[in-house]
Amino acid sequence: MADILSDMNRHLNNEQNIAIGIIINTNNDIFVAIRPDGKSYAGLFEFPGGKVEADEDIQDALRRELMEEVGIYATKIEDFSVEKSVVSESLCLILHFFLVTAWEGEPFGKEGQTTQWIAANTLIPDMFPPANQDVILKLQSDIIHLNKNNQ
Ligand SMILES: Nc1nc2c([nH]c(=O)n2[C@H]2C[C@H](O)[C@@H](COP(=O)(O)OP(=O)(O)OP(=O)(O)O)O2)c(=O)[nH]1
Ligand SMILES: [Mg+2]
Repeated sequence: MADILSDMNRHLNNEQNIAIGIIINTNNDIFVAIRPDGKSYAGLFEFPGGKVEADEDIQDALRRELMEEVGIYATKIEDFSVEKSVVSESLCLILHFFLVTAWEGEPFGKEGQTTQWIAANTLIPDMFPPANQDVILKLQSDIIHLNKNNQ
């Protein structure tokens, strides 16, 4: 019994935090990359980001990933949403999405990945991994409300 419980615990605890940056400019364009061959969700769009290391602060992880992957230093980061993605019985991703609204440098595909700025309201949720889909709908709805309030 104890063995079964400890086994269950190990599985339940197998969560991996992921820090993800939605880089948005003042025109409401979003910086996206295409996930390369050989990675999970290859060929789909992603927002830059990656795995949080043990004992690393999530926003520090985001700053590190953004520097490694797209060559920017993020200076303004806001919480946006947290999503769970169950990969298998023994792995669950906790995806921490942040808005990145100010940065130093100009983002580019530093690891050779294809990148693009896309108007937020034209992003197609189906072209991203499943965990991103609600995030994109929320982003688009927030932007519509923001624009209405500014009129
Ligand atoms: N970067 C990123 N990962 C995402 C998004 N949506 C989503 O489900 N994921 C998943 C895919 C991966 O299983 C996981 C972590 O992503 P990753 O492959 O970027 O991790 P990493 O940069 O640390 O890369 P690596 O060291 O494993 O090569 O999060 C997203 O928008 N951006
Ligand atoms: Mg990554």
